[in-house]
Amino acid sequence: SLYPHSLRNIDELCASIVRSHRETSQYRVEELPALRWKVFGREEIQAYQSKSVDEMWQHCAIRLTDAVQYVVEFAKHIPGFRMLSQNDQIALLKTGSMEVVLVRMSRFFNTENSTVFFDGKFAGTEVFKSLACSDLITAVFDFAHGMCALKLTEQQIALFSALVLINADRPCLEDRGRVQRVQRNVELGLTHILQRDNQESLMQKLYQRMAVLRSLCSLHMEKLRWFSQRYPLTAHSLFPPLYKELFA
Ligand SMILES: CNC(=O)[C@@H]1CCCN1C(=O)c1ccc(Cl)c(COc2cccc3c(C(F)(F)F)cc(C)nc23)c1Cl
Repeated sequence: SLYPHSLRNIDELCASIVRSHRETSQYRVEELPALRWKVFGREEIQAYQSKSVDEMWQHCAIRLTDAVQYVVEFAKHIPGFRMLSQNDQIALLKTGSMEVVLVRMSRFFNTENSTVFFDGKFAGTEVFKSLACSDLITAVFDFAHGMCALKLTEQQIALFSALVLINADRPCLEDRGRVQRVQRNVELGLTHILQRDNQESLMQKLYQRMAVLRSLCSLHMEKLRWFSQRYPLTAHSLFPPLYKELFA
């Protein structure tokens, strides 16, 4: 009958998304326990805090662009993503890639001392002072805390990341119907994984996290606009091209 057929598909769908998540994770979560307590010393923090605003923004933009490129690779292996039109693929990545970067970032967050993996060590919010956007950084840290509280497995994070990306409600999609079909399959995959883990109650919490992500990323875009108006040279010449393509 239909069911075993779709189940086999759902299992394959989950397996390919989990594999792609693992293969496109910049850092391996297994390496983290060893790194957890490598925090920046006072002099190193001073060095970050004495950077100029545009220097620190450029420093972060390079890392964020790097992270976004891994998310682009992840997206390409989500079953059905490559069947979408080029424009729809870009539209989904334009709005969703930073959200997936945030979801992935929360895996490298130490809730015990509120530090995040940055430049090879764990950094507290004070390291990002010279960005002159403490509200953004506070929001990024708060989001990471919220994600850690859910104690998601890597498989759940993989399916959740795919669902964050494949969102048929995104603006300016050419073929919303096709994106909806891909999204529904990913939703089935996430539900399947949560049922298997006996954690269906997480679904509601994950949808709430997605709403927080959307508001957080509109704050990002606002900050990005503020920064590129205030430092047009850096934003337009130094930011890596992909960054401009996706966020300009
Ligand atoms: C484990 N580390 C990581 O996951 C991140 C991504 C990969 C590398 N990386 C970091 O080094 C990192 C870790 C934590 C923080 Cl807080 C930052 C700095 O974050 C930002 C500084 C400026 C702008 C940021 C913007 C804005 F506004 F551009 F959209 C948006 C996001 C989300 N983060 C910004 C960075 Cl760049």
